[in-house]
Amino acid sequence: MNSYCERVLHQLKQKDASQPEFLQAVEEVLASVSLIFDHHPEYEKMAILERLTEPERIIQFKVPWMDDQGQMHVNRGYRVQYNSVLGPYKGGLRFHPAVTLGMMKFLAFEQIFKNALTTLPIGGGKGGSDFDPKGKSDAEVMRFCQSFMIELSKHIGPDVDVPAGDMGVGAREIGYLYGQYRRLKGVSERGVLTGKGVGYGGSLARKEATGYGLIYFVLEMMKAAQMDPQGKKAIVSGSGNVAIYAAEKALQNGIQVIAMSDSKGYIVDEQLDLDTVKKIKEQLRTSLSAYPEMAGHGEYHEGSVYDASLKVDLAFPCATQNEINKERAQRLIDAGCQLVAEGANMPNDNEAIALYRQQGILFSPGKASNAGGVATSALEMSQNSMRLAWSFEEVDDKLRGIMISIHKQCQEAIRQYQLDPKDYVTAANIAGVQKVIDGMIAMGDY
Ligand SMILES: NC(=O)C1=CN([C@@H]2O[C@H](COP(=O)(O)OP(=O)(O)OC[C@H]3O[C@@H](n4cnc5c(N)ncnc54)[C@H](OP(=O)(O)O)[C@@H]3O)[C@@H](O)[C@H]2O)C=CC1
Ligand SMILES: O=C(O)CCC(=O)C(=O)O
Repeated sequence: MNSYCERVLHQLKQKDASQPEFLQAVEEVLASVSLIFDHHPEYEKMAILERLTEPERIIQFKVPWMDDQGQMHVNRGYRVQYNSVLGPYKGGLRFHPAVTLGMMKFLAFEQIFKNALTTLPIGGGKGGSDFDPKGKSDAEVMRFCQSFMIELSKHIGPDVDVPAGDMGVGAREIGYLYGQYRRLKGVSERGVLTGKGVGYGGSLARKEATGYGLIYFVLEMMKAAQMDPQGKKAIVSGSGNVAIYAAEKALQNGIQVIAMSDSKGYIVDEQLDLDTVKKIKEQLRTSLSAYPEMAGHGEYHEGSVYDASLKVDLAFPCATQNEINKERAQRLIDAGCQLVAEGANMPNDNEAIALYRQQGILFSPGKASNAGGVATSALEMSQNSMRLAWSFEEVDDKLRGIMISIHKQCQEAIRQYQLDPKDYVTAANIAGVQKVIDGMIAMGDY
C-alpha cells in the first residue's frame, strides 16, 4: 500500500477503533487505489484521502415507539451523509438489531463509489436503526417507521438526501415512511424516497433491480472470460430482495441455482422452486425450514450454506456482510467454484478476497455488481421529477445498459493501469474513487 494511504488508514484505525466494518471497507478501498496516489503525489498535499474518508455529516437520533401491548421502546436511528460531490446523498436504510454507527459508516462509504460507478448524479449516504422488524406486527412496524421519520424528515429531501430500502426495509416499511413524510412535509415531494410502491410513484423493476443487475454484470464477466452460463451450478445465499431476484435472473439465463439460505439455515434443491421461496419470504415472512414441505422436494439444513462444500461453479453471496471468510472461500474453491460475485455489501472479508485473487477466481466486489439497485433508484428519481412512469422493459433495458457500462469502466481501468484482467476489485475502486476525487478537486477545497 502507498505510504500516504497507509498513514491515513493508520490514523483512522486509531480514531475509529470501535468500528471494525468501517475500517475493513476503508482498507479494501485504500489497498486498491494506491496506484492513483502513486500517479498523483500532489493529492497528499490536498488531503484528498482525509477529505474522502471523513463523512460530511452524521445524524444520530432516538426513536421511541409503542408496541401492541402498550410497552414503550427506544431504538437508535442513524443517517450518515457521507459525500455529496456527485449529487444528493443516496443510499438505503437498514433495520436490523446488529446496526451500529460503524456499520452505517461502512455502508455509506461503499455507497459513494458504487454510486459514482453508475455515472448517475448521486452522492453516497446510508442510514438505519437497530430496530428488528422480525416478529413485529404491521402496526408496530408502522409506529416505528412513523417515529423514525419524524426525525429523519428534518434532514432529507428530493435534492438533498434520498433514502431507500436495504436489509429489513422493503415495500411495507418504505410505504409507512413515505406516508409519514407526506403528513409532515406535504404531498408534493415524491422523489424523497425510492423503492416506493409502483401505484404511488415507485419505479417498475426497482424491486428486481439489484438481483437482476448482479446477473447482468456476471454475464459480462463470463463473456469476457469466455465462460458459458448454460448449465453452470450456483449458490445464491440469502433469500431476501437481492437474492430472490438474482436467482430469478440466473435461472432465466440457464444457470442452475441449487441452494439458497437465510439467517438460520439453507435449502439444497436441484429443482429449486423459486415461487415457493418467494411465498415463504415475501408473503409469510418465515423461515426457509418450511421449504421442503411446501415445495414437495429439496432439503433444509441449519447453519451456513458456505460450510456445506456444495459442488458449484458460481457463488452469489446476497445476504449480509462477512458471510464468507478465508476458510469458507477455500471451501468454495475446493468444491470447484470459479466465479464469486457480490450481491450483498461486503459479504466477503478481505482475506477471502485475497484468496480469490491468489487462486485466480473471478471475483466482483459489490460496489460494481450490486449497483443496479441504486441505479434504478436514481431512475425512479428521474421519473418522479419528470412525472412519468416508464414501462418495465424501459427500466430493465436502462438497468442492463448501466451494468454493462460499469463492466466497461472496470475493463477500461484494467487496461489503463495494466491490471490482471480478473482484478475487478482494483478496477472498480479506481474507477469509482477517481470520479469522486475529480469532482472534489473541481469544487476547490470541498
Ligand atoms: N435491497 C437492495 O436494493 C440492495 C441491497 N444490497 C445489499 O444486499 C444484502 C441483502 O439485502 P436485501 O436482500 O435487501 O435484504 P433482505 O432483508 O431483503 O434480505 C436479507 C437476507 O439475508 C439473510 N440474512 C440476514 N442475516 C444473515 C446472516 N447473518 N447469515 C445468513 N443470512 C442472513 C436474511 O435471512 P432472514 O430471512 O432469516 O432474515 C434474508 O434472507 C445486504 O448486504 C444489502 O446491503 C445491496 C444493494 C442494493
Ligand atoms: O436504492 C438505493 O438508494 C440504495 C440501495 C442500497 O442501499 C445499496 O446500494 O446498498
